[in-house]
Amino acid sequence: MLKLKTTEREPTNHLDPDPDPNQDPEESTVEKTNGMTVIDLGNGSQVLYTPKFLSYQNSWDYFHYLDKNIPWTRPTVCVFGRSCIQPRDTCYVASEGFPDLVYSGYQPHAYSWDEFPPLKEILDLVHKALPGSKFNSLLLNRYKGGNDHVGWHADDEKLYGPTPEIASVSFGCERDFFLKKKPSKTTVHAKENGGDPPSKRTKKNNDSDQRSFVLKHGSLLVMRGYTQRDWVHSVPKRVKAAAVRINLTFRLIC
Ligand SMILES: O=C(O)CCC(=O)C(=O)O
Ligand SMILES: [Fe+2]
Repeated sequence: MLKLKTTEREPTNHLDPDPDPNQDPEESTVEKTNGMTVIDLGNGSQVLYTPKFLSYQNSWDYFHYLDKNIPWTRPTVCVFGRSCIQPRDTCYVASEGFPDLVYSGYQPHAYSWDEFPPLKEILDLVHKALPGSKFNSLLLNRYKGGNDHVGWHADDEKLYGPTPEIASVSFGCERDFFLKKKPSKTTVHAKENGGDPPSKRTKKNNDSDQRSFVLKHGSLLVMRGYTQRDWVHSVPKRVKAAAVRINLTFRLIC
């Protein structure tokens, strides 16, 4: 999963939580219903964001439960052929009988949902918010401070199928979440290539190829469609983010 790269620059297209109603609808890719903002990234990729998915107090109750009761580990993973300690704590929960998750050469132990009843409660609430969804696995992350992060990657493991829906619930310290379009390769034909054989050219990204969110305590962010095929995401280091953040990403193993 984790193809770590350093950030070249920060995405500038920060999501306005209250888009300007006078904005030209032709240009708008943002729609709002029931506190949920739907952002159309184009080409069949979508992001949904609900800042107040869970109440403030319930979110703190979940935070304290998870911080204390989840068997967090900080595994050694392999990135670009090099072993390193994953820069955040993690844990994995999955229903029985599905293929094992393996990312960056690491296979987490799959805990059972029954061991953590509050996770089942949150799962039910996510299912209610996203009619038709049926998640059966969960990757948990704990960022203990601003140095903890996740680098650019896509959750495009085969076990999630071609168009994975990933629902991410955040607790505690607010952190930036960036999305960046993968560079698309365009074929340069022989004529345009000075008569040389056709070659591949990487198209330069522009501002519409980047999005950023501040993931609030108790928020829900959903990536769906072709977001994992066409985009990468990250939670970068933030020196000033001293407090702990816990994030749950619900996924469906097909
Ligand atoms: O912490 C987050 O918001 C994102 C985590 C993530 O991208 C992942 O676990 O794959
Ligand atoms: Fe991810």
